[in-house]
Amino acid sequence: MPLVAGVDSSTQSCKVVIRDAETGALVRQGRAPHPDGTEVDPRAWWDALLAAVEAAGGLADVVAVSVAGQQHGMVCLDGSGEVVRPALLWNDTRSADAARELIAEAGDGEAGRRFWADAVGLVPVASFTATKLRWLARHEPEHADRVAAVCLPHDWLTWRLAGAPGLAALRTDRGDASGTGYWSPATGQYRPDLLERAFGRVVEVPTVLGPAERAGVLDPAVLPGGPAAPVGAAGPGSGEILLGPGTGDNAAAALGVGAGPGDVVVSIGTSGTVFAVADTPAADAGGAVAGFADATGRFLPLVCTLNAARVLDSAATLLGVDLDELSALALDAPPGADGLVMVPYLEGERTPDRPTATGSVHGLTLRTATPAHLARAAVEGMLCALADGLDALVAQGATVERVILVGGGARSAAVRRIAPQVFGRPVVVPPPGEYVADGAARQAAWVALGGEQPPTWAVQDTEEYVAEPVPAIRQRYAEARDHVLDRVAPAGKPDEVGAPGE
Ligand SMILES: Nc1ncnc2c1ncn2[C@@H]1O[C@H](COP(=O)(O)OP(=O)(O)O)[C@@H](O)[C@H]1O
Ligand SMILES: O=C(CO)[C@@H](O)[C@H](O)COP(=O)(O)O
Repeated sequence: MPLVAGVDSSTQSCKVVIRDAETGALVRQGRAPHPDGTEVDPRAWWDALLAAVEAAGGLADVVAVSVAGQQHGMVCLDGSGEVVRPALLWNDTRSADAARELIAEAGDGEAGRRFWADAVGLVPVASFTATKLRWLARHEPEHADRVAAVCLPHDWLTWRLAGAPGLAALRTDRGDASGTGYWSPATGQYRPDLLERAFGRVVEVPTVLGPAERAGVLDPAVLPGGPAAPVGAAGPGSGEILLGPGTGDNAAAALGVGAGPGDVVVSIGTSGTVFAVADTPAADAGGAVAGFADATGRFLPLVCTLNAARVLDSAATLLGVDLDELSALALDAPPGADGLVMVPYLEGERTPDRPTATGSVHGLTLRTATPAHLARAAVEGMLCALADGLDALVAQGATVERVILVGGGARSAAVRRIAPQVFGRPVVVPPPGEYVADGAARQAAWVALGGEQPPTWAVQDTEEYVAEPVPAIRQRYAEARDHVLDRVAPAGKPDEVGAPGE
């Protein structure tokens, strides 16, 4: 019974699962929180990873580990491998102007967008790493001058697990490389010209591994307590713990739920994502669909919103209730909340590209000014933004036979029951779980066991939620969604309009 570990280093926390490599049975798990904010010192992720590993009972008996992580975050290293500045995360919008510049430099209007979509499968927005590098070069030249290598959160954590063996040993995978803006999913090659265009020069980037290639071996000295004597058949017969290539968290979720043709996954975490596994790369010049690669050698067209589970957190805070009470309140109000609409741009928005937008509430009347109506409007607004994403995915050729709902927000009964009304189709919900970490574990098992395909793990029982579609919810949301105000600078900080997270 060889065991494998999967890590999910996501925005809000780090989760570790230990599973049986052959059957996928869950053996143990652990988690630890991440700091708040849209720029984070990567060392905090490392500390959380060690804490989560410890909570999961350690790694001494596993044969392989893979790390999945939040996508796009810019981790800059100097020549000696030290972190140059805190990482800018996927939800940090300060590079919105840099994104606009990069598009304009590539051509006027549609031509600039088409250039990027054809070159790397995506149109720059503040989330993508290339725009963050442009921001760094423009705003912090002293930091930019020190950068010798740039990598992503999961690349850096994998490298640390290997003992940080020099910049040339940095490794990544297709899934996460495809979110940088300087790697092409269509060709499988870096675009150093675009890296140079963004940053002003070329720096070291991680080698891109195939789906089940080894990234190295774990250095036991990096774990608490120092070197651990490997137990059992570590790294099949070698006594070593193998490191998988890892991947971005959404590609890992696809692997974790076993998404196949016709499946669209809707993940409600810090981000809201809607994605499908595809055989051909996407190149949407409209920019709604990012043409990522997946973790199996295929592709992962994906729409991402900046506002998902935290919309529910904020609504609960506003109403002074917990998440279960918020859910009960939302289900007390009628579908459509009698016309009350929440446009949930609390962190600005990425899809649509409104980095400085704020949220708004429309349709207040004496009748709709109740906690239940506001709770319902929050759930519906968040789901409407994702329904727009689903439409965008379909417009790019995705077929939808099944919608699978995952992520922390799927733990809300209101979300599960209202989603089919908003999406206009049933949704299936696997049991609450850590599907990103599971996908990473499945990749680790693939690396350890070999083979053309990842091991087949038992399919989880899913629950199906069916409801009569209520098109009026989306019609009303469509009337409201462009009527929002832009962010104002916090008092005394006039330069910070558009900076997130205050
Ligand atoms: N019962 C619940 N109802 C609504 N939201 C929930 C519930 N349980 C957890 N969440 C939310 O899920 C979010 C975390 O989800 P997760 O998928 O782990 O995020 P991430 O991967 O971005 O770190 C938190 O914002 C949390 O409030
Ligand atoms: O930017 C994206 C996808 O393009 C986000 O999905 C991040 O990958 C963060 O994910 P979560 O922490 O919300 O799971």
